[in-house]
Amino acid sequence: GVPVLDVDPFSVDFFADPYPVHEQLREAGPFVWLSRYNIGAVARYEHVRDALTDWKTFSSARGVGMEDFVRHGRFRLPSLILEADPPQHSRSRGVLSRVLSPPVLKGLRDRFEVEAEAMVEDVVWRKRFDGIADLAEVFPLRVFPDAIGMGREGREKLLPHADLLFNSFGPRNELFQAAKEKVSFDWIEAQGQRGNLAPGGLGMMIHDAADRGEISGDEAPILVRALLQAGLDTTINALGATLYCLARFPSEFDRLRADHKLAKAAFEEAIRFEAPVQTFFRTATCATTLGGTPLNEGDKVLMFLAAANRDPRQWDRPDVYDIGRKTIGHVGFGAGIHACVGQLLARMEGELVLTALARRVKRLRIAGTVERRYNNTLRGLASLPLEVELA
Ligand code: HEM
Ligand SMILES: O=C(O)c1ccc(C2CC2)cc1
Repeated sequence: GVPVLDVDPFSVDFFADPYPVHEQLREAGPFVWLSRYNIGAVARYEHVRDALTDWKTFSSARGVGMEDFVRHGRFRLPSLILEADPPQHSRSRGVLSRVLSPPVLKGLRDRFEVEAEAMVEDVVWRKRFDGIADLAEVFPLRVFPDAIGMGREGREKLLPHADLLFNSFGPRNELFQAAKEKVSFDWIEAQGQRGNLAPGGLGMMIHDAADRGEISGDEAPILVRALLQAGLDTTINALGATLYCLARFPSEFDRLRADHKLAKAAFEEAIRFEAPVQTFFRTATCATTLGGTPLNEGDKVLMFLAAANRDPRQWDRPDVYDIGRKTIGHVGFGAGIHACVGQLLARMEGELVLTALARRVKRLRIAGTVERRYNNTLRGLASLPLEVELA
């Protein structure tokens, strides 16, 4: 029969150290049933990829969180890209992949580079600083809302909103309830209106696509919301994860110092190793099998991206942070038709911050208590006290 586990993959205890449970899930079988939430789960690389790439059988349109949009009332407007299947997904994806394409990013690169160098300059002379509050959170907040063309007002709401959104993919537990007290979805949806966006920004480019008839006028604000929801807290946690890895694996920081071109690889390997986005769900659209296990239409399947990224069946020395590793195929950005459409922008941010850091810093050391930030979907730190020696 199907292995049944009563683990709780949305508890603070689990988030504090998920790796033993990831191992338990992978070893229990290709497919396990989580009795606590009455959901199926896959943790081995092969079957996570199966669910990610077979979008017809494992749909995103019924929500990529635990909540099934068909069965429950909706607590927010669904995303027109993340929570859509083709053909609707294809139209949204066509617009966003152009908005986040290499030529557009090339136009942002110089400004991002200047900001990355200025920020690193501002912080490293202090010798002691917090890698999250003074670096990982500062850079994306400094460059991303401006790149979108967002108004100046209310930017302090972006992170509490992201906390609510990413908690909302999990169960209605206390993490979700606490986040729900702080913000509502009305504000973020208003930010996507044409009147709140600066000309020339990525947000206005989405409205331009609506003017060209590629999407409808009322879809544009929700696609702007997608960028605002997906594009900030993810890169913050990925930058934080990279600093955390480089501080714990000093040999890898030395490799980066010796060859700054490894900055992108250091960022990518941290996304494999730490997986800022830990999990997502799919919903079975028909009677099917996954990992050799029969599933019914409507069954929710939890995909442990973080466990797949450390599956010894797929990776050698999976628990080692190695910036020379071939990371191709990792699922930290997902895979298949919903694979992260913002990954080029994320990589550019990582590359520029880490290159600036490698230029100015000779040694990086953890100098105090590391504190974890808890969320149902995002893995990241609340505080990373660092001490640096200047180059
Ligand atoms: C290191 C930072 C990031 C990580 C780890 C990350 C991770 C992911 C993952 C795992 C997915 C797949 C979701 C699924 O399969 O259901 C995804 C999709 C997506 N991401 Fe990212 N992301 C990052 C940065 C960004 C940025 C910077 C943007 C936009 C500026 C963005 C926009 C999106 C959007 C719109 C989707 C939905 C794509 C689709 O459904 O076709 N992400 N991301
Ligand atoms: O379309 C959206 O609103 C959206 C929200 C969050 C994400 C996470 C995975 C990065 C992606 C898309």
